[in-house]
Amino acid sequence: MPAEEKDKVIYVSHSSGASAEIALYGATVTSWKVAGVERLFVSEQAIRDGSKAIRGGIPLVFPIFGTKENIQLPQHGFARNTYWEYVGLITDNDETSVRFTLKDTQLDSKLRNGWPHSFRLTYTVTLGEKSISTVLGLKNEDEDTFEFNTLLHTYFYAPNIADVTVNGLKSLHFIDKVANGAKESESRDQVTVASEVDRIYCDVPDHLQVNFGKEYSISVEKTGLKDTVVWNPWTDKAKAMGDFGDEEYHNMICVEVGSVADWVKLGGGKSWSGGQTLRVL
Ligand SMILES: O=P(O)(O)OC[C@H]1O[C@@H](O)[C@H](O)[C@@H](O)[C@@H]1O
Repeated sequence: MPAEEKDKVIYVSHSSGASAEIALYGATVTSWKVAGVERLFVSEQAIRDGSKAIRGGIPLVFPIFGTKENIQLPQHGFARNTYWEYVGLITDNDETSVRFTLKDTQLDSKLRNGWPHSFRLTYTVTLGEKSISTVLGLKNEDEDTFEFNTLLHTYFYAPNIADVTVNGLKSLHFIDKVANGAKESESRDQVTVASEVDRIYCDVPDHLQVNFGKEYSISVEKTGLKDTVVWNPWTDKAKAMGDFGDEEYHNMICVEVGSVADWVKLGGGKSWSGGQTLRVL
């Protein structure tokens, strides 16, 4: 799996023809193509100059989800809007991957003061013929325990949102952010989107499937992560976002695996890891 760096983007290709692109800004996966078809959504209005998190692909949410009253960090933390270091190609267990790291010492002082802990994040992206896996590792380099949230904020490209269904969420409890955080339970076998959706499904089984009409499906297999957020801004929120086209909500769905409903506690000197594998079916 060759990889090359150009203008702060890592271009990865697989012998099958599959490809991926990862921006060093946020270690954001901004393209994943299988059989010549783009599977991720990136807004045409996305800002890619490093002044704002990239609107699309797979931004990394860490160490907070949303905003927190007592933590002075931007929405969704700092991982998606900081330049990561490219470590290079890593060969592990007969697989080849590209790896990125982010340490507290790479943060500017404002962000570092907002979350004053010593840590090392490692992000490993592995491209297969029909799959991509993105795995986050974290080492607490402090002596004391710290707590964090994290999320792989995957934006899938959808040929038409009207045809999209998500399987595997039935009977799960969810927090409905559109209804002021009301706690509900999912009654549908297949979740569809026909209005603004912003839900945190809690304690989700590790396997979900997103179907894009008759065209194809993508399985989402997570490890080490408890929850799944489903998000589509729909009409009004789309208009309110400066880096998102007014009509682009027709062509995306975010299905985001993470641990966000509760804090994850990590003891001093300890390591943690969580990730996902997406596979075109
Ligand atoms: O605009 P941002 O900061 O990228 O956030 C996008 C969305 O991210 C989702 O994960 C949240 O559940 C939404 O509430 C939020 O609107």
